[in-house]
Amino acid sequence: MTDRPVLHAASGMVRDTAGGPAAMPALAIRGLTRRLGRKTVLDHVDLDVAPGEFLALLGPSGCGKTTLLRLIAGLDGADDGRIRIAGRPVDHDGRMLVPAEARGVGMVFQSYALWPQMTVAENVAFALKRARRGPAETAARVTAALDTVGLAEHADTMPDRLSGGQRQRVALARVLAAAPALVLMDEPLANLDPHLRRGIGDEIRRLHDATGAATVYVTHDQTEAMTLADRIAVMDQGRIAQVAAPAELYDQPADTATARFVGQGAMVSAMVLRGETAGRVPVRIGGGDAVIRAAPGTLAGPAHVVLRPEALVPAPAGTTGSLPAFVSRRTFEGGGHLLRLAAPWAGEPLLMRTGRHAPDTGETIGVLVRDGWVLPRA
Ligand SMILES: Nc1ncnc2c1ncn2[C@@H]1O[C@H](COP(=O)(O)OP(=O)(O)OP(=O)(O)O)[C@@H](O)[C@H]1O
Repeated sequence: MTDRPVLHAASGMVRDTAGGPAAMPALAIRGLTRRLGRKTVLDHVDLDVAPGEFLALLGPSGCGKTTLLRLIAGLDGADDGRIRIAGRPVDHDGRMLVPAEARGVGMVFQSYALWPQMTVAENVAFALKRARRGPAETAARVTAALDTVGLAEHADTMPDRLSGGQRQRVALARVLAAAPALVLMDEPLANLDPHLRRGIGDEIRRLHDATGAATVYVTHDQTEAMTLADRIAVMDQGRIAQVAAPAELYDQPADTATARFVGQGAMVSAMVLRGETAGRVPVRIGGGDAVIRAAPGTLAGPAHVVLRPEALVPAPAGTTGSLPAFVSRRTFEGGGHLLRLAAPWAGEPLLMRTGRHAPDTGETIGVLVRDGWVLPRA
């Protein structure tokens, strides 16, 4: 057992571990709506972030991620709905109650947002001085923060002398030194070289774990969200489509948009033959029968099924229920191959993972469905 509050994955609301009254979330959003021009950019967004949680906001370009982050930070106000930070109402039914600088929120941007005329140490100290911290405390915090991100020897360097990765570390040190209870990050790895991204990403997660602050991390990169976050909120056209832990999102997407945005695979038409029992249903896909996963209450009838690359296995010749598939492409992936398969029964290209010895492009093979997920909302 843990004392940490847990989040009810489907709703995104905080419950405590005993199922009792909710612990106070670091961030609570209800019915948040923002219209820009004639467009509803955020449409009744509900979201909770638990103290110490790392939540990724994931979605395609233009779905409203940055707008939501700006509202939380206080850089913009909502048209409707409510935001509470650590229980304190900051934006309430169209009124900004607390300005950005008084929200106790730290921000890390894609563009680093450092003051070019200040040294690294001055950049890190800036917010502390504005918060009227004493000189001794400010100096100690700046030194500790720069030490933590490995930039102690660059305290007197100007930002334009630093690499992109080092600049983003300064931005992280600035947040560390201010020690806010809530950290907002807007695509902090987007401007970095691919080889740096993993390292800085790991560092962001390490610092998050060390400080205990809650983090909301905006990205359109599913791998980043999967590797860094405790939970992922998938956004689609101004709405939260699903909030869940990475593995749950991959295994049990709520709808087609989420299934396509997170992970690879195909959406295939199927017939559910009998209602759900113990999380499974018998289905007919193509001419073959399989038993796959389904949400509680799934009924018999036509359905859409998600088949991830792990869901298909090659069928030895003559296996009952084997379905024909044509290998249209074979890609070497280090440990094995990823096959792209064309099959009349599937309606769209399928993917299948194999070992080192894989059928060649142009071969027709037999496959079995050994796993899958019935989409609750097609
Ligand atoms: N000032 C504005 N007036 C009208 N529409 C706007 C304005 N600012 C943003 N939008 C629209 O709001 C939508 C959401 O924008 P937002 O920047 O929040 O998306 P995003 O998910 O962060 O995208 P990206 O990943 O590309 O940054 C977009 O369709 C955008 O065109």
